[in-house]
Amino acid sequence: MRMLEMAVAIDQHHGFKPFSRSHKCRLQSFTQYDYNNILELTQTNLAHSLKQVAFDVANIHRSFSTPCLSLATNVEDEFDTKQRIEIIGGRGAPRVRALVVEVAIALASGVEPIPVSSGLGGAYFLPARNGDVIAVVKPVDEEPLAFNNPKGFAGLMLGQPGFKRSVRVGETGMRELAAYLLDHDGFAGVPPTAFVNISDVGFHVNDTTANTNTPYKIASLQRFVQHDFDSGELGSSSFSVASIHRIGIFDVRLLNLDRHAGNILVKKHERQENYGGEAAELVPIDHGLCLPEWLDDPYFEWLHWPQASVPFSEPEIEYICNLDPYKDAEILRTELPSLHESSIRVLILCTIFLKRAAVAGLSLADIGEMMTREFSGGEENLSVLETLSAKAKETVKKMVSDDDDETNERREEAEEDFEMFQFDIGSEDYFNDVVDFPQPLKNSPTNMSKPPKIPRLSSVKSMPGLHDASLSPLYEENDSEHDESDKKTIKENGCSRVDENKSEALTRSMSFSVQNCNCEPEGITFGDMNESEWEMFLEAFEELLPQTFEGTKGMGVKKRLGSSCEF
Ligand SMILES: Nc1ncnc2c1ncn2[C@@H]1O[C@H](COP(=O)(O)OP(=O)(O)OP(=O)(O)O)[C@@H](O)[C@H]1O
Repeated sequence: MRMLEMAVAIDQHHGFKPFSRSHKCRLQSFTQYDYNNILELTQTNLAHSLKQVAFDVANIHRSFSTPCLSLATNVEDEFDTKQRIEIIGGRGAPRVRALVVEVAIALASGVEPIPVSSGLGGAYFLPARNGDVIAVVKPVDEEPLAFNNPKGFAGLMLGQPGFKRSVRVGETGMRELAAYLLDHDGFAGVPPTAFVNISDVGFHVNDTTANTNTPYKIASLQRFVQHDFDSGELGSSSFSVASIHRIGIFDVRLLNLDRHAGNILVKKHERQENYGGEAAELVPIDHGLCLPEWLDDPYFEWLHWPQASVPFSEPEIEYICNLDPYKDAEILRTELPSLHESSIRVLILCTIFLKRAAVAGLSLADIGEMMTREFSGGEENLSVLETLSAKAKETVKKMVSDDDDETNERREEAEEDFEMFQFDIGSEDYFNDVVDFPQPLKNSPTNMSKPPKIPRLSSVKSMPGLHDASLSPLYEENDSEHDESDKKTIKENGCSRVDENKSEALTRSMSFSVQNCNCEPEGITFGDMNESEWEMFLEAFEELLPQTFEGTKGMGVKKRLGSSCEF
């Protein structure tokens, strides 16, 4: 009832005539309400009736800036003040706060999570007080293979190679957030997602006596989307070209390894203009297996759908052209400091590949085909993208070794010159001679640091917020700020710290151990190149593209469609 009062007060403030028809509609959708309005109201002191609301708004406001969302209320008897939810990642992303406030209220009112039976990982629907499901929570320690997985796929510690070896156990949750952060302007329609620390309100633990158990869990939190089907339950002919292209473009950028039919929810719409058939809105979910640490084999369900072979529209080309992989990389480095640089480089490469391919006139199907490995004669062959990347890496290797040879030659010459110089120093001609000392080469490859290894995790500290040191010289500079024990951990792990403040919450909360893990890449990786080599690699890669695209145009269509194409 107090929620209703609050809604009425807010809506009056926004000019709704209380309990008019339009206002009733408004109230029905109150759960969708942008709770920022509540904060606004508090500040303008309009909230006479809000004094009675079911939680302390001021406290929530304070909590956002801390950013812990405390649920202290004025009515302790009605609400459980112990339940907490803390945003670890995605605080500034659109509609995330509103989602978290709703969940906080739900937790405080004592709702229990409902385990989701489908999927391999532990996932829970969180209902609001009125029973409507508002969010999906996926704790990282319940991911497939993680130690608290409730579906019989447990056994590994966080940080070990996961179900897909290029994504470590415990690291799918942060990728759910990465996907949301990269879905600019809601282009693909990824539901609002956050990375949170949430009270354990009945989530699963396999061994209740284990010292890895905590009263809270790190989890991804996603807005629940009402839907009628998943795309596997409906023929793809019901889907518009644009809706499939939007998801496809997104999957290509993030190299999604897991776009199966169940991960596309379908909201049925009434018949719409511009579409031949029954239109349906597609909502992509489950992005835990995006952004692998190396070029792994993606799975694109849409690759088999005829719409993927329709050329991109002008607005789609424009969207693709406006993508900026370096800005995207910065977003991830800032918001998710624990995401490995090798994964960020996968994003950069795939985005460049998409941009260049789209401009060259390739279709989504062509592009997806080139990224996917092919099975023939019982063998798995490298994808076109992998082959290109391998070639470009070879080029870099050759350039570096040529430069090394040149530098060695010059060094030898210098040594000889120096000997001559020492020899000549006593001679008569000494002061008349101009001695030509070899100068160090500018940007000489020998000045580059040794190619880094993929980061190895050996302690809980290494997981959140620690990166591969040699990939990020910038981060190394911060090391002086940290205490000796931190340095020791960093040194032992071959990692350096990115941003302690950003990752502190996560670090603090992860009291279970992260397994020492040697994740040797099983594919083309980009984490083994230093900055200069990476730049050289991208140049070499881009140079290879035009020729490759020439022979590829329409390949996707021919392979999959044969002659007919109906949708
Ligand atoms: N945002 C959402 N809105 C509505 N339903 C959702 C949402 N996210 C997940 N679900 C439901 O929960 C189920 C399990 O979620 P999800 O597929 O993300 O879990 P998973 O364990 O990672 O699955 P998988 O084994 O397929 O990778 C989905 O099949 C879907 O029915």
